[in-house]
Amino acid sequence: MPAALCLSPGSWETAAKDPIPHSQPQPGIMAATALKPLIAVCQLTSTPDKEQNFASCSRLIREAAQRGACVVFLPEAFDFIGSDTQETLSLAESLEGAQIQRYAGLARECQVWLSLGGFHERGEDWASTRRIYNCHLLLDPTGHVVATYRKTHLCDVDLEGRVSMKESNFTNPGPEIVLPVSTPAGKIGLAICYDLRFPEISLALTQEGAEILTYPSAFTVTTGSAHWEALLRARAIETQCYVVAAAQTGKNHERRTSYGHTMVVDPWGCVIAQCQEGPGLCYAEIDLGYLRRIRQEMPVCTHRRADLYGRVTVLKKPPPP
Ligand SMILES: O=C(O)CNC(=O)[C@H](CS)NC(=O)CCC(=O)C(=O)O
Repeated sequence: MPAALCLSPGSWETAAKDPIPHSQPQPGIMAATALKPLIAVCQLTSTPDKEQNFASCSRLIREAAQRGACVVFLPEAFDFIGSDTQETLSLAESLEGAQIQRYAGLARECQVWLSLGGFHERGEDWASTRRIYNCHLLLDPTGHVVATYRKTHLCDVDLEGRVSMKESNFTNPGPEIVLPVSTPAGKIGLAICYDLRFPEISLALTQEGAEILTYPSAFTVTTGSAHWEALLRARAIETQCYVVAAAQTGKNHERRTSYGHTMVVDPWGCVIAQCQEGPGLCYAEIDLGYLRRIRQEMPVCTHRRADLYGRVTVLKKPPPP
């Protein structure tokens, strides 16, 4: 069950009692009964065991689809969390590999959109770099990959005696921000985990039309307990977007524990759904009418002083020569 931690007028209702037949959209009926699209956000404890992780993910995706969710969000490293760099590199696959094929099959079978937030991808430069990309994929209900965003801010952090991460040791930084994608729940902007600390990317995506920002994550317990909720709520308040953050939770291997607290924040900054500890799901309804009302009543985006500090936008890189 979703936990409604804070009520915001008109935005929250307990998840749909009757599943929405989203596989056959019926706009007339949707409008008449004012059903809002339902999303499902998954919390996982990925381990180095890819088969087991896939079994956990597919169970949650099927459950979400049965409940009527139209988009299902998985956290960073939904495919696996390796116990060391060597293992991570050896378990990584290309987007053409068996893993993504299986998820495409699931999207088709369940007729849902899938946000696969943080796939360990062997990119086209694998042979020369021997480094992977941290790739967030969006699949439509035909199993087609409609967007790929490769994590642009890599987590190289060393908090003495507590946290030591050097993602750039085994990961290439992504080359670009990706334009938001229209889905039945709204326009989704893609980011990953540590990107959450950089408001520029959330502003750039919002300026390009995003209504839902996604931060699939695997936060550490130390940084998560200090920063996670504050950062997610700040991004939602600043951008007046829904913020969806699927997370890793619990013990991933001997030396790794993740913070959890998968949550959905509405554009007013209220936490409208959150997972408890352990693997599971939470659900939220997306109310774009509510989002528009907030943006109309408090039009922060028209109050920007670009003349004082410039404007962030999604820069389109020229194709390589
Ligand atoms: O490498 C994998 O397999 C999965 N990826 C991760 O765990 C990533 C990179 S090491 N973790 C983070 O970005 C944590 C960020 C964080 O905790 C913070 O910003 O405070």
